[in-house]
Amino acid sequence: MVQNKRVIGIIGGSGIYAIEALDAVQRVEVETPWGKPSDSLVKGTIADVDLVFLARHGNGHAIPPHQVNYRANIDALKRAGVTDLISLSACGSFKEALPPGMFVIADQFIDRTGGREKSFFESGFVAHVSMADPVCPALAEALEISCSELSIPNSHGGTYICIDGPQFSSRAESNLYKSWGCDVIGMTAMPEAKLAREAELPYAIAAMVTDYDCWNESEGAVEVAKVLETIKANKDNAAKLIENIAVRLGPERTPSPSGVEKMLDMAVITPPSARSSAALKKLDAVAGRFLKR
Ligand SMILES: CSC[C@H]1O[C@H](OP(=O)(O)O)[C@H](O)[C@@H]1O
Ligand SMILES: Nc1ncnc2[nH]cnc12
Repeated sequence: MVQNKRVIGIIGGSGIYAIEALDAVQRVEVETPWGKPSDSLVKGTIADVDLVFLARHGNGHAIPPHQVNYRANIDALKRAGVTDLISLSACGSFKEALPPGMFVIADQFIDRTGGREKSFFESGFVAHVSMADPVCPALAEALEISCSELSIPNSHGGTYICIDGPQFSSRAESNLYKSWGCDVIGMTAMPEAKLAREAELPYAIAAMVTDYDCWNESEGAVEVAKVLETIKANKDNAAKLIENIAVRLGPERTPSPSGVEKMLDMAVITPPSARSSAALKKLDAVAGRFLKR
Protein backbone atom coordinates (compact mmCIF):
# COMPACT_ATOMS: atom_id res chain seq x y z
CA MET A 1 0.00 0.00 0.00
CA VAL A 2 1.22 3.53 -0.77
CA GLN A 3 2.03 5.39 2.43
CA ASN A 4 -0.08 8.48 3.23
CA LYS A 5 2.35 10.04 5.69
CA ARG A 6 4.95 12.08 3.91
CA VAL A 7 8.63 11.81 4.73
CA ILE A 8 10.75 14.13 2.62
CA GLY A 9 14.28 13.02 1.86
CA ILE A 10 16.77 15.74 1.01
CA ILE A 11 20.13 14.87 -0.51
CA GLY A 12 22.39 17.87 -0.06
CA GLY A 13 25.19 18.33 -2.57
CA SER A 14 28.20 20.61 -2.70
CA GLY A 15 27.94 23.32 -0.05
CA ILE A 16 24.75 21.91 1.51
CA TYR A 17 25.86 19.83 4.48
CA ALA A 18 23.00 20.44 6.94
CA ILE A 19 19.47 21.84 7.27
CA GLU A 20 19.49 24.53 9.94
CA ALA A 21 15.69 24.74 10.17
CA LEU A 22 15.24 21.11 11.29
CA ASP A 23 13.60 20.61 14.70
CA ALA A 24 13.87 17.53 16.92
CA VAL A 25 17.06 16.45 15.21
CA GLN A 26 18.29 12.88 15.51
CA ARG A 27 21.42 11.52 13.81
CA VAL A 28 21.09 7.89 12.79
CA GLU A 29 23.87 5.61 11.58
CA VAL A 30 22.60 3.25 8.90
CA GLU A 31 24.16 0.19 7.29
CA THR A 32 22.63 -1.20 4.10
CA PRO A 33 23.07 -4.37 2.03
CA TRP A 34 25.05 -2.15 -0.38
CA GLY A 35 27.40 -0.77 2.24
CA LYS A 36 27.48 2.48 4.13
CA PRO A 37 25.75 5.65 2.93
CA SER A 38 27.78 8.84 2.56
CA ASP A 39 27.04 9.95 6.13
CA SER A 40 24.64 9.41 9.01
CA LEU A 41 21.03 10.29 8.26
CA VAL A 42 19.78 13.43 9.96
CA LYS A 43 16.12 13.11 10.88
CA GLY A 44 13.93 15.98 12.02
CA THR A 45 10.82 17.99 11.32
CA ILE A 46 9.84 21.31 9.77
CA ALA A 47 6.31 22.45 10.59
CA ASP A 48 5.25 18.89 11.52
CA VAL A 49 6.60 17.42 8.31
CA ASP A 50 9.16 14.64 8.71
CA LEU A 51 12.44 15.12 6.87
CA VAL A 52 15.54 12.99 6.46
CA PHE A 53 18.71 14.73 5.32
CA LEU A 54 21.79 13.11 3.83
CA ALA A 55 24.99 14.92 2.81
CA ARG A 56 25.90 13.35 -0.54
CA HIS A 57 29.61 13.98 -0.21
CA GLY A 58 29.73 13.08 3.48
CA ASN A 59 31.10 14.88 6.46
CA GLY A 60 33.62 17.49 5.35
CA HIS A 61 32.94 16.79 1.66
CA ALA A 62 35.39 13.88 1.68
CA ILE A 63 33.65 11.66 -0.92
CA PRO A 64 34.14 12.60 -4.60
CA PRO A 65 31.22 12.23 -7.05
CA HIS A 66 32.58 9.06 -8.69
CA GLN A 67 32.96 7.32 -5.32
CA VAL A 68 29.63 8.18 -3.73
CA ASN A 69 27.85 4.95 -2.77
CA TYR A 70 24.63 5.90 -4.55
CA ARG A 71 23.00 2.52 -3.89
CA ALA A 72 23.62 2.74 -0.16
CA ASN A 73 22.33 6.33 -0.09
CA ILE A 74 19.03 5.53 -1.82
CA ASP A 75 18.56 2.28 0.13
CA ALA A 76 19.22 4.08 3.44
CA LEU A 77 16.68 6.78 2.64
CA LYS A 78 14.08 4.22 1.55
CA ARG A 79 14.76 2.17 4.68
CA ALA A 80 14.27 5.34 6.76
CA GLY A 81 10.76 5.66 5.34
CA VAL A 82 11.36 8.46 2.84
CA THR A 83 8.42 8.84 0.46
CA ASP A 84 9.54 11.82 -1.65
CA LEU A 85 13.13 12.59 -2.57
CA ILE A 86 14.59 15.97 -3.46
CA SER A 87 18.15 16.43 -4.62
CA LEU A 88 20.01 19.71 -4.24
CA SER A 89 22.99 19.94 -6.55
CA ALA A 90 25.47 22.41 -7.93
CA CYS A 91 25.79 22.50 -11.71
CA GLY A 92 27.38 24.26 -14.66
CA SER A 93 25.23 25.96 -17.29
CA PHE A 94 25.22 25.76 -21.10
CA LYS A 95 22.85 28.68 -21.59
CA GLU A 96 23.23 32.43 -21.06
CA ALA A 97 19.57 32.33 -19.96
CA LEU A 98 20.58 30.09 -17.03
CA PRO A 99 23.10 32.24 -15.19
CA PRO A 100 24.79 31.52 -11.84
CA GLY A 101 22.29 31.59 -8.98
CA MET A 102 19.47 30.15 -11.11
CA PHE A 103 17.77 27.00 -9.75
CA VAL A 104 17.16 24.62 -12.66
CA ILE A 105 14.45 22.06 -11.94
CA ALA A 106 15.73 19.60 -14.51
CA ASP A 107 13.40 16.91 -15.84
CA GLN A 108 15.66 14.91 -18.15
CA PHE A 109 19.11 13.38 -17.75
CA ILE A 110 21.89 12.16 -19.99
CA ASP A 111 24.16 9.65 -18.32
CA ARG A 112 27.81 9.93 -19.33
CA THR A 113 29.12 8.18 -16.24
CA GLY A 114 30.84 4.81 -16.18
CA GLY A 115 32.18 2.53 -13.49
CA ARG A 116 29.42 3.37 -11.03
CA GLU A 117 27.03 0.79 -9.58
CA LYS A 118 23.82 1.79 -11.36
CA SER A 119 21.23 -0.78 -10.38
CA PHE A 120 19.88 -2.62 -7.36
CA PHE A 121 18.88 -5.47 -9.65
CA GLU A 122 21.50 -8.09 -10.30
CA SER A 123 21.64 -11.84 -10.98
CA GLY A 124 18.65 -13.52 -9.38
CA PHE A 125 16.24 -10.59 -9.74
CA VAL A 126 16.03 -8.67 -13.00
CA ALA A 127 13.92 -5.57 -13.54
CA HIS A 128 13.91 -2.83 -16.17
CA VAL A 129 12.35 0.42 -14.98
CA SER A 130 11.34 3.17 -17.40
CA MET A 131 13.47 6.32 -17.37
CA ALA A 132 11.34 8.09 -19.99
CA ASP A 133 10.10 10.62 -17.46
CA PRO A 134 12.53 10.30 -14.58
CA VAL A 135 11.29 13.19 -12.43
CA CYS A 136 8.09 13.36 -10.38
CA PRO A 137 6.05 16.18 -11.97
CA ALA A 138 4.31 17.00 -8.68
CA LEU A 139 7.57 17.44 -6.77
CA ALA A 140 9.10 19.44 -9.63
CA GLU A 141 6.08 21.71 -9.77
CA ALA A 142 6.19 22.22 -6.01
CA LEU A 143 9.87 23.19 -6.31
CA GLU A 144 9.03 25.69 -9.04
CA ILE A 145 6.18 27.26 -7.05
CA SER A 146 8.34 27.46 -3.91
CA CYS A 147 11.20 29.11 -5.83
CA SER A 148 8.85 31.61 -7.42
CA GLU A 149 7.16 32.43 -4.12
CA LEU A 150 10.60 33.07 -2.60
CA SER A 151 11.72 35.13 -5.63
CA ILE A 152 14.49 32.63 -6.32
CA PRO A 153 15.35 32.72 -10.04
CA ASN A 154 14.31 29.36 -11.42
CA SER A 155 13.71 27.50 -14.63
CA HIS A 156 11.44 24.46 -14.81
CA GLY A 157 12.50 21.71 -17.19
CA GLY A 158 15.78 21.02 -18.88
CA THR A 159 18.37 18.37 -19.45
CA TYR A 160 21.11 17.68 -16.90
CA ILE A 161 24.08 15.83 -18.33
CA CYS A 162 25.98 13.84 -15.75
CA ILE A 163 29.70 13.28 -16.19
CA ASP A 164 31.94 11.13 -14.05
CA GLY A 165 34.26 13.83 -12.87
CA PRO A 166 35.94 14.57 -10.65
CA GLN A 167 37.63 16.61 -13.39
CA PHE A 168 35.55 19.29 -15.07
CA SER A 169 34.96 18.87 -18.83
CA SER A 170 37.40 19.80 -21.57
CA ARG A 171 36.32 22.69 -23.80
CA ALA A 172 35.63 20.22 -26.65
CA GLU A 173 33.35 18.18 -24.35
CA SER A 174 31.63 21.31 -23.09
CA ASN A 175 30.92 22.49 -26.64
CA LEU A 176 29.70 18.99 -27.58
CA TYR A 177 27.22 18.83 -24.66
CA LYS A 178 26.04 22.34 -25.49
CA SER A 179 25.50 21.32 -29.13
CA TRP A 180 23.40 18.39 -27.90
CA GLY A 181 21.02 20.88 -26.31
CA CYS A 182 21.91 20.07 -22.72
CA ASP A 183 20.99 22.77 -20.24
CA VAL A 184 23.17 21.99 -17.24
CA ILE A 185 26.03 19.70 -16.23
CA GLY A 186 26.90 17.98 -12.97
CA MET A 187 28.53 14.85 -11.63
CA THR A 188 25.96 13.27 -9.32
CA ALA A 189 22.37 12.97 -10.62
CA MET A 190 23.26 9.69 -12.31
CA PRO A 191 22.81 7.03 -11.12
CA GLU A 192 21.01 8.69 -8.21
CA ALA A 193 17.81 9.35 -10.19
CA LYS A 194 17.91 5.86 -11.74
CA LEU A 195 18.22 4.20 -8.35
CA ALA A 196 15.43 6.34 -6.88
CA ARG A 197 13.20 5.05 -9.66
CA GLU A 198 14.18 1.44 -8.99
CA ALA A 199 13.38 2.06 -5.31
CA GLU A 200 9.94 3.41 -6.32
CA LEU A 201 10.77 6.83 -4.91
CA PRO A 202 9.43 10.03 -6.50
CA TYR A 203 12.51 12.17 -7.28
CA ALA A 204 13.09 15.79 -8.27
CA ILE A 205 16.19 17.93 -8.50
CA ALA A 206 16.90 21.59 -7.91
CA ALA A 207 20.24 22.16 -9.58
CA MET A 208 21.78 25.49 -8.63
CA VAL A 209 23.86 26.99 -11.44
CA THR A 210 27.30 27.89 -10.14
CA ASP A 211 29.22 28.51 -13.39
CA TYR A 212 29.13 28.40 -17.20
CA ASP A 213 31.32 25.31 -17.47
CA CYS A 214 34.08 26.19 -19.99
CA TRP A 215 32.24 26.65 -23.33
CA ASN A 216 31.81 30.32 -22.48
CA GLU A 217 35.36 31.53 -23.02
CA SER A 218 34.59 35.02 -21.80
CA GLU A 219 33.96 33.50 -18.34
CA GLY A 220 37.15 31.41 -18.23
CA ALA A 221 37.39 27.83 -16.97
CA VAL A 222 35.46 26.47 -13.96
CA GLU A 223 37.27 26.60 -10.64
CA VAL A 224 36.09 25.09 -7.36
CA ALA A 225 36.75 28.37 -5.55
CA LYS A 226 34.35 30.19 -7.89
CA VAL A 227 31.76 27.41 -7.58
CA LEU A 228 31.91 27.63 -3.79
CA GLU A 229 31.66 31.41 -3.89
CA THR A 230 28.41 31.17 -5.88
CA ILE A 231 27.04 28.48 -3.57
CA LYS A 232 27.87 30.65 -0.55
CA ALA A 233 26.10 33.63 -2.11
CA ASN A 234 22.98 31.52 -2.75
CA LYS A 235 23.02 29.26 0.31
CA ASP A 236 20.21 31.16 2.00
CA ASN A 237 18.03 30.47 -1.03
CA ALA A 238 18.65 26.74 -0.73
CA ALA A 239 17.79 26.85 3.00
CA LYS A 240 14.62 28.87 2.40
CA LEU A 241 13.63 26.53 -0.42
CA ILE A 242 13.82 23.47 1.84
CA GLU A 243 11.65 25.13 4.50
CA ASN A 244 9.13 26.37 1.95
CA ILE A 245 8.82 23.07 0.12
CA ALA A 246 8.30 21.16 3.38
CA VAL A 247 5.42 23.44 4.33
CA ARG A 248 4.02 23.37 0.79
CA LEU A 249 4.08 19.59 0.50
CA GLY A 250 2.74 19.09 4.04
CA PRO A 251 2.64 15.98 6.24
CA GLU A 252 0.17 14.01 4.12
CA ARG A 253 0.79 12.82 0.63
CA THR A 254 -1.10 11.62 -2.37
CA PRO A 255 0.52 9.25 -4.87
CA SER A 256 2.86 10.71 -7.47
CA PRO A 257 1.10 11.29 -10.81
CA SER A 258 4.04 9.43 -12.36
CA GLY A 259 2.98 6.14 -10.75
CA VAL A 260 6.57 5.58 -9.64
CA GLU A 261 5.46 4.07 -6.31
CA LYS A 262 4.32 0.98 -8.24
CA MET A 263 7.09 1.02 -10.84
CA LEU A 264 8.23 -2.53 -10.15
CA ASP A 265 4.81 -4.00 -11.01
CA MET A 266 5.65 -3.23 -14.64
CA ALA A 267 9.39 -3.78 -14.52
CA VAL A 268 10.26 -7.13 -12.96
CA ILE A 269 10.92 -9.91 -15.44
CA THR A 270 12.30 -12.75 -13.27
CA PRO A 271 9.45 -15.03 -12.11
CA PRO A 272 9.33 -16.01 -8.41
CA SER A 273 10.61 -19.51 -9.21
CA ALA A 274 13.84 -18.11 -10.70
CA ARG A 275 14.58 -15.45 -8.08
CA SER A 276 17.61 -16.04 -5.89
CA SER A 277 17.25 -15.75 -2.14
CA ALA A 278 20.54 -13.83 -1.94
CA ALA A 279 19.21 -11.17 -4.33
CA LEU A 280 15.86 -11.00 -2.55
CA LYS A 281 17.54 -10.52 0.83
CA LYS A 282 19.33 -7.41 -0.41
CA LEU A 283 16.10 -5.99 -1.85
CA ASP A 284 14.12 -6.02 1.42
CA ALA A 285 13.88 -2.21 1.52
CA VAL A 286 14.14 -1.19 -2.12
CA ALA A 287 11.62 -3.75 -3.42
CA GLY A 288 9.83 -4.34 -0.10
CA ARG A 289 6.39 -3.28 -1.32
CA PHE A 290 6.65 -5.38 -4.48
CA LEU A 291 7.89 -8.48 -2.68
CA LYS A 292 5.20 -8.29 0.02
CA ARG A 293 2.27 -7.84 -2.38
C1 LIG B 1 32.28 21.51 -6.18
S1 LIG B 1 32.06 21.54 -7.90
C2 LIG B 1 31.78 19.89 -8.49
C3 LIG B 1 30.83 19.07 -7.68
O1 LIG B 1 29.67 19.86 -7.37
C4 LIG B 1 28.52 19.12 -7.76
O2 LIG B 1 28.17 18.28 -6.67
P1 LIG B 1 26.67 18.02 -6.20
O3 LIG B 1 25.91 17.57 -7.42
O4 LIG B 1 26.77 16.98 -5.15
O5 LIG B 1 26.17 19.35 -5.69
C5 LIG B 1 29.02 18.33 -8.95
O6 LIG B 1 28.11 17.31 -9.34
C6 LIG B 1 30.35 17.87 -8.49
O7 LIG B 1 30.26 16.72 -7.68
N1 LIG C 1 30.79 22.90 -14.69
C1 LIG C 1 30.50 21.84 -13.95
N2 LIG C 1 30.69 20.59 -14.43
C2 LIG C 1 30.38 19.51 -13.68
N3 LIG C 1 29.92 19.59 -12.43
C3 LIG C 1 29.72 20.81 -11.91
N4 LIG C 1 29.27 21.18 -10.71
C4 LIG C 1 29.27 22.53 -10.67
N5 LIG C 1 29.72 23.04 -11.84
C5 LIG C 1 30.01 21.98 -12.63
